[in-house]
Amino acid sequence: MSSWKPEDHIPPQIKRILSKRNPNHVLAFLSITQLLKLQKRTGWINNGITNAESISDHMYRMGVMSMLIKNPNVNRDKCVRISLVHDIAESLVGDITPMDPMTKEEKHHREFETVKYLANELIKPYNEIAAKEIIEDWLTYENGIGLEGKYTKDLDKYEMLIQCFEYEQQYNGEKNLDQFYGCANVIQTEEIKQWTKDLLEEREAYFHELTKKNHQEL
Ligand SMILES: Nc1nc2c(ncn2[C@H]2C[C@H](O)[C@@H](COP(=O)(O)O)O2)c(=O)[nH]1
Ligand SMILES: [Mn+2]
Repeated sequence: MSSWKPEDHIPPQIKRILSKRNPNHVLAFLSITQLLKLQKRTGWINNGITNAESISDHMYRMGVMSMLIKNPNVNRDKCVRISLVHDIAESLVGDITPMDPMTKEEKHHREFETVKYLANELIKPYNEIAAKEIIEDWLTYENGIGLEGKYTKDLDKYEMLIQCFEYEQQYNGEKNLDQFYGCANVIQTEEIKQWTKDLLEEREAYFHELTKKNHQEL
């Protein structure tokens, strides 16, 4: 594993908070979460989306989606929590795409080190229970544990697909984002498979109408 350390990637203004005699750990942690609001998702930036969503935008809608789950066996509140922390390590690690050269092992190492740092160094001094829960929720997602792990993995992909379709419409079908739709095939739960099927039908109808309109204008 690399010698990559989360503390080496903390912005100076947050390091200043942590360097005080009695550091305000809550403020430092919440200031780090601001980086999720500022960082735009790499997959969209790489495809020239100018008003790309942030990492926290993505996690927010996943949280809202979690509330809609109908399967009574799923702990929806846990899915909301998992959604809100599943990409929290990207605050310091950055948003790595499947196209990036970084190995899955190195990505996991950096993200897990960051989650442990945030929980044990910044949250635990204020709330030990919250620190433990955040590590547990993150590992539930990372390892796809139980229904909540499986559902949130699916929602991660489904949220990206909705956003992708929204960008295709924003660019009037002129930007090719086909590559993102491959992830539809790895959605596992029946409920989110149905959501995805419905979305793909909407997308098919959109492009059918667009083609018809373009032909009429020829
Ligand atoms: N260019 C592509 N980028 C992709 C694809 N699948 C995911 N991504 C991007 C989306 C995010 O920016 C990042 C990872 O997202 P997480 O929610 O897993 O952190 O990778 C793809 O097929 N093509
Ligand atoms: Mn995600």
